Amino acid sequence: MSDAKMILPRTGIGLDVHAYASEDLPRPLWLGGLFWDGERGLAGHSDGDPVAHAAADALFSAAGIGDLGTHFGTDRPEFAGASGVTLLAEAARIVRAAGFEIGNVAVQFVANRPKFGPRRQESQDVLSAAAGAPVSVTATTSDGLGFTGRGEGISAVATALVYPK
Ligand SMILES: Nc1ccn([C@@H]2O[C@H](COP(=O)(O)O)[C@@H](O)[C@H]2O)c(=O)n1
Ligand SMILES: C[C@@]1(CO)OP(=O)(O)OP(=O)(O)OC[C@H]1O
Repeated sequence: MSDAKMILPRTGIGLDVHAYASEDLPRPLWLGGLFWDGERGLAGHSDGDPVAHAAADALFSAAGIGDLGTHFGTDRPEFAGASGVTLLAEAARIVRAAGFEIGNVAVQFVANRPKFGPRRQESQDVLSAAAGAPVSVTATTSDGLGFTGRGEGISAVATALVYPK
């Protein structure tokens, strides 16, 4: 290695889980930055979008500046009902203000439904615009196993790559 300072990229990880809202207090489903008409919604202080939240958490993790709760705590009334897309855009702004540029974010969620494939591009376009960097989204079931298999909630995991500006 030369004397030149090596600028290393940094990876981050984010995991988010939201339970389905109770039948008594139905909510719309927001997932991957999209509204899913006719699907049962998820509980949460915000819109409960685990894909957008995992992506935001991975960005904070990569930058080493805390997590979702650090920046958007549930004690903050201004984030009640907040859109996951807005939170992701704000997370990207904070990460850039901390001195990083964003390489990419990859998210995978686990759910029996909705069937994601037909709307993947739409979701990726919305989330990439929010992050100002490529966001890819994949989906899987858990083959009927666990809380996602029983249809109790949706989980999402994300990785992010950032590099110093
Ligand atoms: N909510 C989902 C879940 C899965 N997919 C697509 O189906 C493929 C097969 O999923 P398995 O869990 O059965 O392996 C998966 O790779 C996705 O392409 C989906 O679109 N929406
Ligand atoms: C997004 C926030 C804030 O509105 O609330 P929730 O919608 O409950 O989501 P969660 O992923 O549990 O995490 C953290 C909070 O910061």
